[in-house]
Amino acid sequence: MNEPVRVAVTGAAGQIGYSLLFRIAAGDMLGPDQPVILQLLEVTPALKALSGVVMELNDGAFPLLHGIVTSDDPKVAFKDADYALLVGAMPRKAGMERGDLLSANGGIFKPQGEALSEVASRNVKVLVVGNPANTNALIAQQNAPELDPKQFTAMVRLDHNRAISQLAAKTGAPVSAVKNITIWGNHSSTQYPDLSQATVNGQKALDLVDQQWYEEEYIPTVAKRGAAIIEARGASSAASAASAAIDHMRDWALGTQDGEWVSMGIPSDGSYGVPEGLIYGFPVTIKNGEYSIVQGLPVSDFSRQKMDATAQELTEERDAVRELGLVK
Ligand SMILES: NC(=O)C1=CN([C@@H]2O[C@H](COP(=O)(O)OP(=O)(O)OC[C@H]3O[C@@H](n4cnc5c(N)ncnc54)[C@H](O)[C@@H]3O)[C@@H](O)[C@H]2O)C=CC1
Ligand SMILES: O=C([O-])CC(=O)C(=O)O
Repeated sequence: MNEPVRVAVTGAAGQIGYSLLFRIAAGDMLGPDQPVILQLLEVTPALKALSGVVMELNDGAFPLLHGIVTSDDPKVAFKDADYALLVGAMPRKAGMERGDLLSANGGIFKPQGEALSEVASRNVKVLVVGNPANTNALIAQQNAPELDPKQFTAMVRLDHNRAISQLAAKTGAPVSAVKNITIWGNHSSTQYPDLSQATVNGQKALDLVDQQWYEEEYIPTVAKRGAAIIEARGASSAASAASAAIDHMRDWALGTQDGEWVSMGIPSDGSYGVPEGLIYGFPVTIKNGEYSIVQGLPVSDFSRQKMDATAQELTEERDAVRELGLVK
């Protein structure tokens, strides 16, 4: 058994938290040999509700759960954290785009970036889930001068998982047969779920479906799935978002399978002509806790236009938070 690691989760009393914490405690994120100490951050009015969640975590009698800390102070919740899942933010309601949340949520991520920079483990791996996730990750990153910018990532894994599931359903294959889908860009309706390199049971996905379905049904279904969930459930995705957060962190910590990649929102190094510094969804492989962008994939004119459109939206979001003084 390894020494326990510290996992900070913000917004821990919220709906994603309610799914996420139990899966982390069960070992789904870091494996069956890795004990965890949960460090849970909430706003002061939600601490009572959080105390109820803590009671339930204790009642789960999870063997891997070695301790729980709760606080309304980021410097307490992030102290020595090895992993930080920044979930706490205002979710969108029917009729809103995720960008509408920029000013409401931007103010949360600056102090959290500062606190991570000050007190977290020097190797902390940060995942931003709270929307607009890419730009919130940028805000936290830009306010964490003592950490490596690569330590800040945003979640596009839910989109990636949705893209797998939709393709599996269309082709009648199990989800495990689908490989190498990429979500490029923003976790928003401009994202580009790219099937050009995807395979289903080793066959090229685009040989199995027609282009019209791909362009007119598949891409919008994946990109607008969050809104469809809000419409149906009356609340935004929670259990599937928690599951995607587990997948993102598990792969980052434990690595990807040989010959396969996953999608992560990471700081662009200029690869594929994406403006440097934007937190943008890329195909990545992961080894020894380090992610690398999959290089050398062909980019068609169709892909180029989609990849540029979502980069453009992220550039506009960055400009908007710059105006608010949240990033340089
Ligand atoms: N990247 C992705 O794929 C997805 C992102 N989301 C986003 O995740 C976020 C959380 O969603 P839910 O759990 O459904 O919302 P929720 O409203 O149920 O929970 C959010 C929690 O965050 C807390 N919170 C607010 N400000 C905080 C702060 N400064 N520090 C700590 N905690 C704070 C609130 O008190 C609340 O308990 C939303 O922004 C939502 O849009 C949701 C689904 C998918
Ligand atoms: O759509 C929303 O606002 C919640 C979310 O990010 C998603 O389900 O992808």
